Amino acid sequence: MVKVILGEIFNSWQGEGGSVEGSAFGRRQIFVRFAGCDLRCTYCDSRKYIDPRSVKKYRVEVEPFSGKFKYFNNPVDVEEVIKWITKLDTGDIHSISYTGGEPTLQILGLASLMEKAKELGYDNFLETHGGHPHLIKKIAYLTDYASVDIKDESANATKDWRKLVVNEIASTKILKEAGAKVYVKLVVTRETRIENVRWYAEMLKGIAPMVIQPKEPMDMPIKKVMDFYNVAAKIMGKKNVSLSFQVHKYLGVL
Ligand SMILES: C[S@@+](CC[C@H](N)C(=O)[O-])C[C@H]1O[C@@H](n2cnc3c(N)ncnc32)[C@H](O)[C@@H]1O
Ligand SMILES: Nc1nc2[nH]cc(C(=O)O)c2c(=O)[nH]1
Ligand code: SF4
Ligand SMILES: [Mg+2]
Repeated sequence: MVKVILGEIFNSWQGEGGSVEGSAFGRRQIFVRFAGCDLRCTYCDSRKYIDPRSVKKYRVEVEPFSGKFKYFNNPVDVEEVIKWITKLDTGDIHSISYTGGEPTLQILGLASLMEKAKELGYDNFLETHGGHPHLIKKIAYLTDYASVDIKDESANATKDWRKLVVNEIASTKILKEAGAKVYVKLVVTRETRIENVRWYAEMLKGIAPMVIQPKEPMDMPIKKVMDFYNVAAKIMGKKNVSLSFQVHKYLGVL
């Protein structure tokens, strides 16, 4: 039996992704948040799940939007996770979102979950930092939608950030070639440099659309965000860029 280490499972709606092709913004989803991540983005809002050894229990929001949780021991059988997915299904679920932490780091469990979800008729939405194309290759065929982060220099996610970006673009290509509806998400901060946005856009041109998502809590002028938008749209095409905000945070839901 394959086991996974999770942070939480909940039923909400996709609060990110803007309006580009492949976005599930505003769609109802069941989120499976994996524990563990090998990057350390300065802005990470899921930091408490980042070290899997410290995540002894996972939580389930049994009543959507209630903020009330039940806690269970990690690791958990994939079968048990599937049981939670079917239990949390409100009959209006667009897709299952696999997020984290970084879901691809538990690739066997992720693949098993995605397979079983597909057998049950669900579409699979992958939320990934895309840093490991060799792992993406193992689940690309099971992925219907994917949001691949482009980690800006200012995320300070890892030492060799340029190599990470190149890997993220390789992952995006793999997912696209496997038939997934894929977009990239660039989280921008007040330290984001416009010449870097130009570099990302040049590499992504013709591969996938991009959403530009200000780091939350927002501490940069919207004018700066729109300058990034302008540069990206002029390079990637006017229909291939969108803003994205973490709207669920404004509504105080998971
Ligand atoms: C927590 S991450 C988990 C998935 C994967 N590890 C990744 O980074 O893409 C989910 C999404 O939330 C975004 N995110 C995390 N913290 C954020 C923040 N403070 N402001 C805006 N976006 C944030 C990430 O960039 C990513 O797109
Ligand atoms: N509502 C909601 N939408 C989301 N989109 C991406 C999320 C994530 O943490 O992966 C997320 C999340 O945590 N909640
Ligand atoms: S890759 Fe995702 S989970 Fe990992 S630190 Fe960055 S935002 Fe957080
Ligand atoms: Mg989140």
